[in-house]
Amino acid sequence: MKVAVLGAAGGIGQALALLLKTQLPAGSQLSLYDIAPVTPGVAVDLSHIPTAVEVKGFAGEDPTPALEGADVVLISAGVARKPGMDRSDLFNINAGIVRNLIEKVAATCPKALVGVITNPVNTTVAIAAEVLKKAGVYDKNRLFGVTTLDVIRSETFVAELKGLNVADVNVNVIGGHSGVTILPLLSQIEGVSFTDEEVASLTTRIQNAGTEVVEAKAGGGSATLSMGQAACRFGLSLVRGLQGEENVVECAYVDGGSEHAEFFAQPVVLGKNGVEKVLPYGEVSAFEASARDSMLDTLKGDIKLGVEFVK
Ligand SMILES: NC(=O)c1ccc[n+]([C@@H]2O[C@H](COP(=O)([O-])OP(=O)(O)OC[C@H]3O[C@@H](n4cnc5c(N)ncnc54)[C@H](O)[C@@H]3O)[C@@H](O)[C@H]2O)c1
Ligand SMILES: O=C(O)C[C@H](O)C(=O)O
Repeated sequence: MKVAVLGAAGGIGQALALLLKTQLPAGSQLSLYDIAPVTPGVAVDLSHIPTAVEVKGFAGEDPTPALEGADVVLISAGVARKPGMDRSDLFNINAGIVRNLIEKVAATCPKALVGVITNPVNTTVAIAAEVLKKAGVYDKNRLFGVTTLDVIRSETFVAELKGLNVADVNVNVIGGHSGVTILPLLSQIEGVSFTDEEVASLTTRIQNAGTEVVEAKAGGGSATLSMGQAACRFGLSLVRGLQGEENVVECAYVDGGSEHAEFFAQPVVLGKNGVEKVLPYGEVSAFEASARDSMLDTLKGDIKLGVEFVK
């Protein structure tokens, strides 16, 4: 199994690479790429950790050598937010970065499962899809916007609020990955009840959790360590699905035939070809139904921006 990380010298990339080096199945290859010249050094550094995962690092303008034979590609290349910025403010720089990297994916490893972390995810995934379509290699089951950070945040915050063991808390988060498009389905959590005030404040906290980190880092970037963990969880789930494990379920932002939007985050079963099945997200409360319906204009606008960028 070969996993490539693009943006591997960055805050997320290095945390993710460390976790993958220690958690990928024995015999895997980890391929690290970034424009930063330090990247081969990051790989040498990681290669001294005694696990049966081979690490190689590549720097420079062309990611092709890092992508050859990749089964999974995780993309965190791009710029991160500073206080006062919205994720959509990253579009001008990150749209072109994602487009260029996906062109190389299309040419080099078109069958790879691709997880896009780079913001604004609602838009960069649409860009990736259009580039893959243009290249004639689009398979909607192989492209994912990584929204796992919203899931692990929801699980953490719910466990803290209710005094639960976080390992027992599972939360589906649907929609997209920014502001009001992030919708945790708190009403579905088994054995937990919330007051209306708790639902409103917890939902807002989960939607603004990225900003919470951006402000706390005071100009030093956005979430990197929690995102490294989230991306590792998602990447390992892709690998487990590819290896034929059954019932691997994650929420992800996919082109899954949603009635709501062309791309929509919801639970999916992962398998040997990526998305094996898109699962219904189940019953929602009146609060959640209203939040879902009122996010759709924003989400569809974000998607349209990505489609138009490539066309
Ligand atoms: N999906 C999510 O939940 C989520 C969570 C956190 C951050 N993010 C996003 O992830 C992205 C990366 O965040 P970070 O904190 O790691 O940023 P960072 O600045 O620490 O790292 C980004 C890396 O990308 C590299 N890079 C830039 N252009 C490149 C290119 N063309 N090819 C290869 N590498 C390139 C840079 O050299 C740098 O090492 C940001 O867009 C951020 O908003 C997404
Ligand atoms: O908030 C950001 O800009 C980064 C990321 O999307 C997050 O949710 O932490």
